[in-house]
Amino acid sequence: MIAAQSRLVVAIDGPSGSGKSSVAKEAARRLDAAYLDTGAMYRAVTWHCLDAGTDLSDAAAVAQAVRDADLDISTDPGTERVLIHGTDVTATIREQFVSESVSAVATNLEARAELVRRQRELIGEHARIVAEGRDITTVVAPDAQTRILLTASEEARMRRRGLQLGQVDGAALKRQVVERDAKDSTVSNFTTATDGVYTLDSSDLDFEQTVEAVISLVEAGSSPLD
Ligand SMILES: Nc1ncnc2c1ncn2[C@@H]1O[C@H](COP(=O)(O)OP(=O)(O)O)[C@@H](O)[C@H]1O
Ligand SMILES: Nc1ccn([C@H]2C[C@H](O)[C@@H](COP(=O)(O)OP(=O)(O)O)O2)c(=O)n1
Repeated sequence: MIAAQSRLVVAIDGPSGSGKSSVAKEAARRLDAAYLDTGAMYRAVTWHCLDAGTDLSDAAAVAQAVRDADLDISTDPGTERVLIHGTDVTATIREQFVSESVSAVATNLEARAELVRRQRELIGEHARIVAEGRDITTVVAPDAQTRILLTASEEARMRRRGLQLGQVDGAALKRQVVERDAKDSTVSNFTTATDGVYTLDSSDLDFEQTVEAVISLVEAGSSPLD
């Protein structure tokens, strides 16, 4: 068992639909830890740019809008809440218009630098935290005790996302999963595990088995090199 008081940072990366958010959130609950959804931060600042009428092809304007964004995200795994300048955007940032624009912001290197800085700050505020995204194991928290690359086959990821979203046509689903990953891959490596990162393939695991596998990795120790 893990002592409830010890310092713990768990970093989880992976492609769209691999199960990062749902699995990391449940693992955080069971580990009595905070939870940071960094994808929600990228989504929130994207909403902010769209709301402010920022031209997403203007890299300098996007970077400035991100630096100016007053972003407040809950790190309680039991409370999903994201505020931008006091506006609750928790549900809106999951909508298709945000999903289809988010890579334009996530591939902006200055915007990334700003969000990485804020993510490190949030992680530092908690004694125990599970953080998930695309660059947590490599850039945001490479010193985390447990680093996991959560993968699943493209087929499994498309199926899961389709079930989650309900009525979405095949082309839109492909844009949201495969094409978005291709764009996001240009700035982060979330397809191959770097040294010290466990690869957990969830293609043939159900949700509960995947959560249990994450908890086992955390309990087993710090890195596959130990
Ligand atoms: N191992 C799994 N087996 C089956 N479904 C899963 C599994 N892991 C997650 N899911 C489901 O797949 C969907 C996508 O998961 P999500 O956590 O949103 O992925 P990501 O954050 O990587 O995009 C959710 O509905 C989730 O409940
Ligand atoms: N650490 C992160 C987290 C997310 N992103 C990008 C990649 C995605 O296109 C968006 C949204 O991430 P999110 O995890 O919500 O994506 P999913 O829809 O769950 O696949 O942000 C990133 O570049 N770096």
